[in-house]
Amino acid sequence: MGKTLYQKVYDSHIVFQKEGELPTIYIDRHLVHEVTSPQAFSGLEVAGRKLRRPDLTLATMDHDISTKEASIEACSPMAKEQVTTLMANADKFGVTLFGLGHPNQGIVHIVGPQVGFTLPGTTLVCGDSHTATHGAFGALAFGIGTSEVEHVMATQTLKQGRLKTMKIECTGKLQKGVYAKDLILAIIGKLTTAGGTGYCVEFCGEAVRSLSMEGRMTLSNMAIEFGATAGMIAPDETTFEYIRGRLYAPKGEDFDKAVEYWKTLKSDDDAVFDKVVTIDAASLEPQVTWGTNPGQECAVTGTVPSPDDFADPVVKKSCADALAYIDLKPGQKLTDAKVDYVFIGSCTNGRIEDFRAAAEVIKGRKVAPGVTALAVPGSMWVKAQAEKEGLDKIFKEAGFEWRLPGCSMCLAMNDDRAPAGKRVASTSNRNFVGRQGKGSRTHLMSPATAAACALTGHITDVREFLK
Ligand SMILES: CC(C)[C@H](C(=O)O)[C@@H](O)C(=O)O
Ligand code: SF4
Repeated sequence: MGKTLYQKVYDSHIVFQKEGELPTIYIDRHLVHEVTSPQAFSGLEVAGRKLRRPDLTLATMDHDISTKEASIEACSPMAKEQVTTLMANADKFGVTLFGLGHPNQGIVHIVGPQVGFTLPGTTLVCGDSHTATHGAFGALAFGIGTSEVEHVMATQTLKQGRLKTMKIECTGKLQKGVYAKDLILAIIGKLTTAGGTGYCVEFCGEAVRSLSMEGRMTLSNMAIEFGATAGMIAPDETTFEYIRGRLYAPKGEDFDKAVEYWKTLKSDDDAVFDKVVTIDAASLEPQVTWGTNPGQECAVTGTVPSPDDFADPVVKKSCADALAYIDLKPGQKLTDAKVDYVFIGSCTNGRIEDFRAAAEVIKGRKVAPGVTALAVPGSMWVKAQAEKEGLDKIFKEAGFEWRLPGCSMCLAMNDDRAPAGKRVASTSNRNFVGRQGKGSRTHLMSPATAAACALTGHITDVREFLK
């Protein structure tokens, strides 16, 4: 019997296996940020251990830094401590750090691929749940807890059980105005937030093949939002061309050899998945969340559901609770919901193509009165590239704030927060209660849809602007 892509990568990384114990796998790449690394580094120090492979470890700062000023002084006291601790640890343990102001600094899941640290067929971990992002390259990538971070630092290995496999086949091509973000929201809506628990999913089909690497990363990024541990995509020419020439990517003959190997990284025709799901991507409309988890979503043209639409008492209650928090009424048109804040950024949608897509919508237009709109590039490279293309001017002239890279309003851990009772059109990945600020209300959507919301001041079908 053939193997799935996941099984190929997993099996090739087992270094130790004992009857009755979880296998130990080798970890090729370890990404580090300021929030989940301090205890791990101090654990190493207390135990008198060295960092086993500084050359396979890469650090950046993103979660709680200021997006107004690239300075430690602009951070909150807690952020200041985390940031300075990371600087000291990077120094002590010999880790490359893309710190504040560095041309490669940015959100950890944007930086890894951008510098060619993320490669097909590797195992990649980070103390962060959205590590699944890197699966878009055919890497086995998943988030780990702080004690596991320490384990990887000390041994470059991890105990990791075998996952179940799910194939998510996305048929047809996405229509104009419909993006990878809409596809992944629709997938989560269909599977629910627990539908992927215990699985490594593989996204495939024509809609996935025709996505750029950036779109593929948006898909894999949100695999965790339906409970999957990892979300992989088989590498192809699009992947190889994206990697070619990047800072840490293999060069010359080594690159050609790597590509030969990478070409074998796909599920065999006779591989058997534990579960297969099909999504008709061609018929999808732009999607928006209406509730307080990413699976509570529907087409932007839809209406808010009623708790009575659901038979399961748990789902019924979760719908009622979500509507009470988000202040929407059953049967109300989603496009009637007024928007106070717009956030374009995060590791889901903070890449250059995201800013190009949003700029296409807002070019020559103005943000609606009363709306606060933030454009936060995911990395210094994205920012520089956007500025080279004149996108920053388009955003600023429309009335957006053009910020420095960081996680920003994706999570209320830094100074970028939405006040209680305010509604945010957001390109991030989580719409949990209080996620963007205590009492704030989040609607997840694509960058183009968020841009359209900024212009009208309410939830909007972006296709009206793309005619
Ligand atoms: C702070 C960090 C541990 C957290 C995560 O693991 O996902 C954050 O990135 C998030 O998106 O909520
Ligand atoms: S952008 Fe948001 S989801 Fe991504 S790593 Fe930062 S906080 Fe987590």
